[in-house]
Amino acid sequence: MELELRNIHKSFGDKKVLEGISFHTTAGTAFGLLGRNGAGKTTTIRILMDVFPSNSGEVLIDGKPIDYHAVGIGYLPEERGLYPKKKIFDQLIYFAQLKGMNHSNAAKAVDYWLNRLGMAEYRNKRLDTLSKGNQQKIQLITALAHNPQIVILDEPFSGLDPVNAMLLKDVVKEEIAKGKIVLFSSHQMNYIEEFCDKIAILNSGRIVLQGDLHEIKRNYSRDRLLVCSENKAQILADLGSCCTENSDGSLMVQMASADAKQDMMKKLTETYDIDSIQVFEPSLNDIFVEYAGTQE
Ligand SMILES: Nc1ncnc2c1ncn2[C@@H]1O[C@H](COP(=O)(O)OP(=O)(O)OP(=O)(O)O)[C@@H](O)[C@H]1O
Repeated sequence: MELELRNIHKSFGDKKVLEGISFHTTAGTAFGLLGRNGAGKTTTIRILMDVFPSNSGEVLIDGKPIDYHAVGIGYLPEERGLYPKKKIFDQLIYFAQLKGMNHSNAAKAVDYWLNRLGMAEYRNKRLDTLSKGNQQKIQLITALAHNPQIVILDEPFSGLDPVNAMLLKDVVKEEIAKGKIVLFSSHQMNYIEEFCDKIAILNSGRIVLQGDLHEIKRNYSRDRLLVCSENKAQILADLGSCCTENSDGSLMVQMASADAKQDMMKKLTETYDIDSIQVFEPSLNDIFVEYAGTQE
């Protein structure tokens, strides 16, 4: 199955919020939607989910307009939307039934997920008696219990302790392995790097960079070298402003262009006592700051 958003435009009044959003993603992969606050991620997700219509553009499944009765979507919103005073089991059943499950299947699925997420002991408790992180796990069950083909997770790791974050990572990996389309929206780049094969960076309602994350990194300008050496002070003095020291004690050597790589490596290894030398590959965080750092 392939999900495609094609040339989506959206305005609220005079304010243009999305200006031609297009991307596609396939079953069994995770897609990361990145962007600073207000870039348009939630608006994109809401249009994808048919919460409100776009002004123009299409949401397609396998090239045809999406049929919301036929395609299941599970959504973990950033803001929580559960009933604080209601019993957990009862409201999870209610939400699963809203997604079209009968009571018996809903009960089975809810119990499966309560167990899977280590929440079975809270089955008959009121939601507002749970900690923030545990409420987050209950909200996650509303996104997954009806076994949707498309799983949309907006900041899923916020508020989770490291043990619960690991549990959620396993769950996300299982959903990807089951052949779901997983769409991630997060500011936590480490999670995006861990799960997402493809990303799109939004800036002021436009996609400013998208593609395969490994290729994006590979194609990023390879004009810096990361160097570890005993002769640090000497290299810094000799190379001047081309060389800076990183916080971990390694050196960053900026070359005039990527073509200078071989010559610079040769010069460094021949002149100094070098422990290691490699082309610097940026983190997703570096790339994000470059593409989303300034909003138009
Ligand atoms: N219902 C609305 N009416 C008017 N403007 C809106 C509405 N919903 C969103 N916007 C505006 O659209 C822009 C994009 O908002 P959106 O919530 O999609 O951003 P986001 O990328 O999800 O941000 P965040 O990371 O903060 O959640 C913002 O400028 C916001 O103020």
